[in-house]
Amino acid sequence: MARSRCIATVCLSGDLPDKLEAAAAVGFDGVEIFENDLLTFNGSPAEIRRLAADLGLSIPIFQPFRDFEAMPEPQRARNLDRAERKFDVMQALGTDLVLVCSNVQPAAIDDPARAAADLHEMAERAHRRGLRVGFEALAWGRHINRWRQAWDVVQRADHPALGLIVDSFHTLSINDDPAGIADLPGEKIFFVQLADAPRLDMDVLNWSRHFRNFPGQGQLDVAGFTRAVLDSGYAGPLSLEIFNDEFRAAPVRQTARDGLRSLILVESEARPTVAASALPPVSPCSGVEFLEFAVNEPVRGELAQFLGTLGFRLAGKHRSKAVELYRQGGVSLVLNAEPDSAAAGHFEMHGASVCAMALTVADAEATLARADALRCSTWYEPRGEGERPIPSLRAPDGSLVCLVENRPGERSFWEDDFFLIPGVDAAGPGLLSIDHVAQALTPGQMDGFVLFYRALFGMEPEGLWELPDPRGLVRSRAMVTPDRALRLPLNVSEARETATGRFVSAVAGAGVHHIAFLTEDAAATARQLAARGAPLLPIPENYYDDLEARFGLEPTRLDELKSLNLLHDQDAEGGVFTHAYTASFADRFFFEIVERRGGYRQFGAPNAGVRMAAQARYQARRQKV
Ligand SMILES: O=C(O)c1ccc(O)c(O)c1
Ligand SMILES: [Mg+2]
Repeated sequence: MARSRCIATVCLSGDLPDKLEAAAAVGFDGVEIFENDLLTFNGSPAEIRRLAADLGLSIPIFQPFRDFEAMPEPQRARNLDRAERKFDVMQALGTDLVLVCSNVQPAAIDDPARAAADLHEMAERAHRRGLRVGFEALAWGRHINRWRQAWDVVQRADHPALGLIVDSFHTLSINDDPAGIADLPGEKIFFVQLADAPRLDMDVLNWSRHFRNFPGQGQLDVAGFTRAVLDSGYAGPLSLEIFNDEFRAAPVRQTARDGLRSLILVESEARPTVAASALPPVSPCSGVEFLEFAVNEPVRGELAQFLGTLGFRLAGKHRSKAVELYRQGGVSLVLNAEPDSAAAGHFEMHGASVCAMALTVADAEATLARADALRCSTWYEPRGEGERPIPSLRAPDGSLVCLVENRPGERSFWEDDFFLIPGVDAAGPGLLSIDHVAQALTPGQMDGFVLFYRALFGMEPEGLWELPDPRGLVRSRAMVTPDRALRLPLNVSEARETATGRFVSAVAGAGVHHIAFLTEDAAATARQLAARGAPLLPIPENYYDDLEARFGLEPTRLDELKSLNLLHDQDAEGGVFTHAYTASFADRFFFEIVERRGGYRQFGAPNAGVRMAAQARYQARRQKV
């Protein structure tokens, strides 16, 4: 039988019934009942037991029971009475296991023998009622804060109804080594909790209470931890236990679905060769095949005109739909005005915006199988006679990620689906390919997107940038494939008036915020775009004074950058980045041209503040006229 997958109610927003319904709806097997969720629920534990049973959910554990072991009298006796009361609750809930987390009280006695004696007594009382006790070391426990110390106490207590509980966060957050867990007798591990987190330089309690996230969303080696646990022979559930301020505010089903996806992913990373946990492999992705814009007829004309100033030309018309292809170099942009299509639905909801991103993958079927295993929903657009099916996945915001296989030498899907206009690729201002596609997300969506791109396409998150917009902070994290063929910066802002905040309110949700095109020579390209009337974003003088001060650029080069509104960045290894931005289309998305020299890998984050200030000015001026 497959291993049971569980989630602690503390991970999810809403009241206790909301949490149980969401956990069941997305496919969890069981829920850890977090005591606070029960205390605030206006109904009996027996009702929760019934609700869970009706939903097909088990309740493997009730938690936490705090500050128990090694207390002086009279607290010791009082704690044992308190335990009996909680055993009553557990029996009403129909669960047989309670989590005792290590004592944080200053009054706790630093004596493992006393801790063992107390836990023995509690386990004996539990045992008489057919219940069990699991002991977990909190990373900030007063005297017991490592799994090995908790294990030492469990061994000393030596009671069949007492076992160890391990939690990846408590071990990995303090850089403790989980490897030894593999050598424990698996049946003495009573429960396993998994959580990831971004690496943050702060006290571990606040880090744990506010910033945990699902495995694969942070920077801890949760897969390595899980491997050690499974190597012990542990056969119980794997359960998510996340304390996260954003999760507490997020739509509950979305969080639950991300949680299940993370658990499936981490199991497969821990045990890639075990059939029960293996996933179809990631199919390599070699880049963006095309981007599709949802438009209506008037917007199509305006956007086509805008793209024309960037040197894009009409390169094809769809055989059966109101869909046009615009091309330059290796860049394909599709404008979809077909009524009764996914694009039309997207346009109704979001207005002019990117409704689909098509990725070139080696094996679309394998990607679909992986998506299915990771509980991603899929979509096939209705198609005409002889047209090729393009399978698609739904990203966490509901937009489509289409999967295209392009095998050299074989007929491309463009030829199948479009009347192509020959000779368009030849001339132009030099845009070669899509360098990156940046998305603006609503607050709380970052972790879900990171997990989606990691799980489906094997992309890894890069470092977090905090970018200063004149109206607030924008946080940015790029997802990249290992070979960097696909780069997707993700931006999020709590502030409504930042470039990111304005985007998500204008478009009513997440979406593609800008598209960067690669050129061999940004100056030559910018010159041609200016000549075509492309609305390049003006950059202030002060920026160039500072560039000169920082990098000591040649005066002729500096003048060239200044005259073309080009931005400059360089890295410590001598890589150079030259880029420019357009104003946005209808206050929505915008374009960037980029030139990378000498292995420059980043996205010019030091210039983002200048860009966002220029956009804010540009927008303010438009509002005045
Ligand atoms: O933050 C806490 O107090 C807490 C409680 C119970 C747990 O299992 C845990 O990992 C942390
Ligand atoms: Mg825990």
